[in-house]
Amino acid sequence: MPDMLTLWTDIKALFEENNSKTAYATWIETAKPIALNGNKLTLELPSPLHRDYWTHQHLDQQLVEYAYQAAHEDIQPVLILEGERQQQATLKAKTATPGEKVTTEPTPTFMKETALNSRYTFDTFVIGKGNQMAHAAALVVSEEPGVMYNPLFFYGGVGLGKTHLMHAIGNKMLEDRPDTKVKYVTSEAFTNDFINAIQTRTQEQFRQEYRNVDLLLVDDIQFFANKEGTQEEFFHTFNALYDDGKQIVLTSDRLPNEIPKLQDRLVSRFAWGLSVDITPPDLETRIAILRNKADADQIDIPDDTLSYIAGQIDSNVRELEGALARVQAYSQLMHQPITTDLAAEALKSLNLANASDAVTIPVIQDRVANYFNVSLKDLKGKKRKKAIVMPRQIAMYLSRELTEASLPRIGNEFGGKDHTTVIHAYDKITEILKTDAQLQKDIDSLKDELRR
Ligand SMILES: Nc1ncnc2c1ncn2[C@@H]1O[C@H](COP(=O)(O)OP(=O)(O)OP(=O)(O)O)[C@@H](O)[C@H]1O
Repeated sequence: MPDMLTLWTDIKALFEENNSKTAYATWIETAKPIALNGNKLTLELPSPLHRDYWTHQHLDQQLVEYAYQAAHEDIQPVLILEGERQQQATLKAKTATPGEKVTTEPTPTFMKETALNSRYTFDTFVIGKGNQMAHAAALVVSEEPGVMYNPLFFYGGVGLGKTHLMHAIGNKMLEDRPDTKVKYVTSEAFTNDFINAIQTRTQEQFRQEYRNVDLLLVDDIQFFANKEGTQEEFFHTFNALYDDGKQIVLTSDRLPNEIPKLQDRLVSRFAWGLSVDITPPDLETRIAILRNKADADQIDIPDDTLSYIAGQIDSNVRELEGALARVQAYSQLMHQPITTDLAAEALKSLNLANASDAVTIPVIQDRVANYFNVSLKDLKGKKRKKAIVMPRQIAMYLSRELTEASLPRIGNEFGGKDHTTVIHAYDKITEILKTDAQLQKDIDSLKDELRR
């Protein structure tokens, strides 16, 4: 990403080329670049009339094209007026530590709404084998925050209810004690707030906002990987809250010690409390989740149709909910009640769409085995010979890169290996790829072959 002024100069040149002199002078030269924050370029315009013109005449869309032309970046313009400037934090294109990027819009004050989703409660959470323990721990924490399990750490694949449980704790605490201070952030939002605080010299305010809460919920902390400055700050936030007996709840797609470059002192602190994993729901739980959702959304759907859908989608709950929504939309579109036949029809196009362009794990295994001349049995087996281990790790890497499969599922397809083995393989290949030209070639040609 070029710096803001270079980018703006390049964009302006393209506007100049493609507009009359007067138009350019009136609309473009009067715009002032204020901040480049992640991919958001904030422009200050002199009057509401200017802003109307920009949007009605699609100058903002032109800007997106020109930015792409000039810098190959997907820039999103944010148009503000002169008076609004004070409310926006003035940002310099500076980062906290190398490699850390601001990815969302700056927030001059850090304490946003608690932003808890009111739908994510204990009442709407269906308990099954894979999440039973996580649910129980969440309930305990919501009733006695800061006492039993601190921090509480949920880990597991995508869309399995980690965020839901986390919000449920917050919602319950607020219900029981409305004056409780709850803060929910994703690890990325934490990072952004922190960088913003440095840039606007409001670190003290940042600390106050984060350390003055009764419950801090930080989602997806795997994105703290490699972010040293943020980790340092989070370490202090954690200590301050912990020492005060305040509850901390964290989620991640993997265990702390599997997060690359997560400081040891954080890893060990996260282990002070309780870590619980959430695994994919079994069929009964999936049916119960669908029944709950259908009732909540007042969707009229027979039990056998729910079982059918639950049988089709076994990876994660988000996809399960997506399938139900799809069936409902299809029934509305066709003006027909929901039946199993209709559900099959609605999901068929989904499966077809997937089948035609998606690569599957067995196909990847087959091609990789061929490519490296090892047997499929060995590829999925346990032999530790280098000539087999490497292709196996490459196949796992490609499965993660090219399919939507969850880590546990990939592990499962490789002879029932643990998801941590898949993470290890993925990280290892990623690391070697940085320096090994031959491996890069191998992976590229495998990818080409698989996409054909
Ligand atoms: N046991 C459950 N009962 C009811 N709904 C569930 C359950 N598990 C997950 N869901 C729903 O599935 C969707 C995805 O869950 P959620 O966002 O909590 O997943 P996640 O584990 O945090 O995933 P990610 O890692 O992608 O953030 C949400 O709409 C959530 O309400």
